[in-house]
Amino acid sequence: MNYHTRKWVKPEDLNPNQSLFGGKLLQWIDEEAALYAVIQLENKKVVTKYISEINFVSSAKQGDIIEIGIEVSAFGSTSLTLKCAVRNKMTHQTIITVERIVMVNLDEDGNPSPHGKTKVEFVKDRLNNSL
Ligand SMILES: CCCCCCCCCCCCCCCC(=O)SCCNC(=O)CCNC(=O)[C@H](O)C(C)(C)COP(=O)(O)OP(=O)(O)OC[C@H]1O[C@@H](n2cnc3c(N)ncnc32)[C@H](O)[C@@H]1OP(=O)(O)O
Repeated sequence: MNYHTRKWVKPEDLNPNQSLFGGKLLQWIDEEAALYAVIQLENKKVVTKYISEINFVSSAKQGDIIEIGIEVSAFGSTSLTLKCAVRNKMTHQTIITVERIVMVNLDEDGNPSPHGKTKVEFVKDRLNNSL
């Protein structure tokens, strides 16, 4: 699992229990998964198709730094299946896990389109290969 993104839990991110609002966390996860898929599939037209069971393991509070991890579970024909975990940056305590997030690659008309990818690629390698 690679943890790419850090977030700082601010007052506006809290629920009435003064812990991190679950909906805010899911928004951050969806955005992270979409960005990851856009970069991997090299296509800006990617949508979230399916999010599996979500396990809120522990909570975060104001001032906590959290980090969002994503890894690829599977490359499909038009889809990319991701796994996600969010943890406290300082303690590494798990906050949430999402087993499966299915992102679908779309064509210009918004229909599923084969992405042709089979393995994780790194931008630095793409740049080196294009030299
Ligand atoms: C200039 C601008 C710069 C911007 C540059 C930066 C961008 C930075 C992004 C920021 C953030 C963006 C935000 C995006 C993230 C949202 O929020 S997207 C919004 C929410 N999602 C939607 O609106 C999607 C609505 N659903 C749909 O439109 C249609 O269901 C879809 C996605 C087109 C798929 O249609 P479908 O008929 O189900 O298609 P189908 O061919 O049957 O299946 C397609 C694939 O999905 C899989 N699948 C279908 N159903 C399921 C299921 N229930 N479970 C698992 N897999 C399934 C299939 O197995 C298939 O995969 P492959 O076998 O081909 O690999």
